[in-house]
Amino acid sequence: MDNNQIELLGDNHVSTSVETPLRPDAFEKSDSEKIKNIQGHFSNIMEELGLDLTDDSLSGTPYRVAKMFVKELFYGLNPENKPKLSTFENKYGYKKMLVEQNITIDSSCEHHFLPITGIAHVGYIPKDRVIGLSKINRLVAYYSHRPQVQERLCLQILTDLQETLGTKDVIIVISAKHLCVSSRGIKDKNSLTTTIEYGGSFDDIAVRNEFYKQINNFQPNNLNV
Ligand SMILES: Nc1nc2c(ncn2[C@@H]2O[C@H](COP(=O)(O)OP(=O)(O)OP(=O)(O)O)[C@@H](O)[C@H]2O)c(=O)[nH]1
Ligand SMILES: [Zn+2]
Repeated sequence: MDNNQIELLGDNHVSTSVETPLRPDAFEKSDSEKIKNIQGHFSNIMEELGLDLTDDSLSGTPYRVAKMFVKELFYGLNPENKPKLSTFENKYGYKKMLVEQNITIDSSCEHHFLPITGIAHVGYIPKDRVIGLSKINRLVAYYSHRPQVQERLCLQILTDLQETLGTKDVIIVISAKHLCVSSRGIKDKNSLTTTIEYGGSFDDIAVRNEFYKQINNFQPNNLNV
């Protein structure tokens, strides 16, 4: 696709599925090979912008950016980095709603490679298995550390949790700020994007309302997103 086609496509780009679009050879190279190659590519970008890479402050930037992409911002592309989601038997028979709220979202927009920051709230109604609380936060972090669109991020977390927990009774709400909206383009500093995905019992508005009531009770004063 050339740049004119991208301009024409505008907002009409359709995502193919809930899966992140990856090349078949995505993990044939090692992380260190990728870092080395990206370092070279990023040097070229900086040079093209007219920056002097012999300057002390700039000389380490291509390596820093490459390492940051592979090991930090986008570690969630590699399934090897997926957290182990150990579940255990619901021995205590807790069958009501569990809410894990105010989970940090630190992600990146796949259209501009700019930050998406915000919070997520996850609720589920346990069946036979329950999950360690921190595993929910880890799963959110894992799927966030990819180039993302918020809708797909929300769906990836939902479908994974439904599978892991063996129940459709899961809900996720994400409210986030997109720097591509606040710091460039329209430059709207205040708008937030909220996505809500759910299944099973949460199709019932009364059950959803119970969840919304809970997350509204404990909103931090300053969302800091
Ligand atoms: N649906 C969705 N859109 C997103 C997300 N993150 C960024 N976008 C949008 O993706 C769109 C890309 O549109 P284009 O018109 O191709 O890009 P652009 O010219 O940079 O658009 P402007 O931001 O309007 O200047 C923009 O409207 C972004 O706001 C996201 O998580 N979900
Ligand atoms: Zn963007």
